[in-house]
Amino acid sequence: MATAEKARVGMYENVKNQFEKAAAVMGLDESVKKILSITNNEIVVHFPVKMDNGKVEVFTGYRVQHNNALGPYKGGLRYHHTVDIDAARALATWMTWKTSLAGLPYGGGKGGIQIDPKLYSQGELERITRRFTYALGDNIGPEHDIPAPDVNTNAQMMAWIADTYMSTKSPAERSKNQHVVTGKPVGSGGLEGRDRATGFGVVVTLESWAKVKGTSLEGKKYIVQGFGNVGYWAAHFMNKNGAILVGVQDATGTIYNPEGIDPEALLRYQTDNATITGFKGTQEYDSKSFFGIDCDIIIPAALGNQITDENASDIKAMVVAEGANGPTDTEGEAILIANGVDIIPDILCNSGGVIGSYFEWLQNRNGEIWTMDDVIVKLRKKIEEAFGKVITSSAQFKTDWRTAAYIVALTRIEMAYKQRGIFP
Ligand SMILES: NC(=O)C1=CN([C@@H]2O[C@H](COP(=O)(O)OP(=O)(O)OC[C@H]3O[C@@H](n4cnc5c(N)ncnc54)[C@H](O)[C@@H]3O)[C@@H](O)[C@H]2O)C=CC1
Ligand SMILES: O=C(O)CCC(=O)C(=O)O
Repeated sequence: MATAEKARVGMYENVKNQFEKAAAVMGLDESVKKILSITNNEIVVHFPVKMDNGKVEVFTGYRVQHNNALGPYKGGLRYHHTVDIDAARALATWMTWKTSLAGLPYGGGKGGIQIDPKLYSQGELERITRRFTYALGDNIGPEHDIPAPDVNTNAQMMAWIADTYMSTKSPAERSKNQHVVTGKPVGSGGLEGRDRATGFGVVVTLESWAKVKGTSLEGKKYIVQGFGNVGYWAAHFMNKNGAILVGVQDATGTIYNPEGIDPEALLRYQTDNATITGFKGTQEYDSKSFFGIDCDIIIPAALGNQITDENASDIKAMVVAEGANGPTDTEGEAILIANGVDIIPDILCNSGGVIGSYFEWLQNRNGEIWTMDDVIVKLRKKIEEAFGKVITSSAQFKTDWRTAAYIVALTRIEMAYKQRGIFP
């Protein structure tokens, strides 16, 4: 498992490298390039919270708003000790490209708190989340900047955010603000299927990849890094396609079974034991050699900067499907491309989450209740459309899929700036 330090260092550098490359290949307008090279707003808040022992701790929270040319800022909140301004900038910028590529009326934002949530009780996490929301104030808002879940945040926390934000509004305005956050529990404005949207989307992109390659996912061996929201649901849908999970790595360890690991049984084991290690039928595996496991497909679904020049050349898989944001750094990517390994880039591969969030936002805004079937059908359609655009762009510009995806995203933003006049 890559170190937490590796997971953070240079994430923003990677985004800039990717952006520069795409801007050069497509010939992005220089003024638009200047605008997109910086973040619009960077909000850093320090806020006190009373702990269970009666003492006060002060926390640091971030919300970076990269760009809103296409609509309100949109993106998750991460609770992790690697959260800092560099990580928030990188993740916010990726959101701008992701929402544009998916054809959504959103820009990009991201944030979180520099914290290890395992060290806090549920009551403390609730107070931390509520105080963070209060500290952000109207820097977030249903038509301005809409957070969602990310690493170590979940539907419960989104409900606390909605409740806290709505409570700051007048009684008549409260219910108009439910879509200040997405990824809420079903029953509190949440969308059926938002829980699985990202993992499902990862697998839809892999199905599309398989079609392009004239193959199928049936019988393909795969490994997953991260067995949280994205990793588990991706494994769930991979197995429905007849693929075989042979390795899993998370923050607690690395397990391997060449005969196959049942994701449903592993989830139950993890829920009961708070670890994946020791799961029946599996052996512990050297964490540093994880990506070198003999398999066809790798799904990184944890942190950034996991596939680097230290391990990329060990990879035997045909394709890396980036469930995580920024799992492959610039050097790692160059090695994969040289070795003929396909990469389904994060801004396409994991876009099912924000597309699901968009559906939830529409549901709240329009006072509708969508069904699971509505969600799954519409999600698949949007992801397949985006995948098709990336393939077309890759052929047109004779470039790799990540650069091609950036070109689709940047073209849409460039057009919006040109239509409205770059400098009004
Ligand atoms: N939740 C969502 O809807 C979306 C999430 N993503 C991205 O997917 C990735 C995973 O997010 P979630 O599943 O939501 O988070 P999560 O908190 O549910 O799961 C994170 C997983 O990563 C593992 N992990 C943490 N540190 C690790 C390390 N050093 N080595 C190996 N594994 C480690 C954890 O043990 C856990 O299994 C992140 O990069 C996130 O930004 C992207 C799009 C949407
Ligand atoms: O659902 C959302 O709004 C954003 C999810 C997210 O943080 C991401 O796509 O990286």
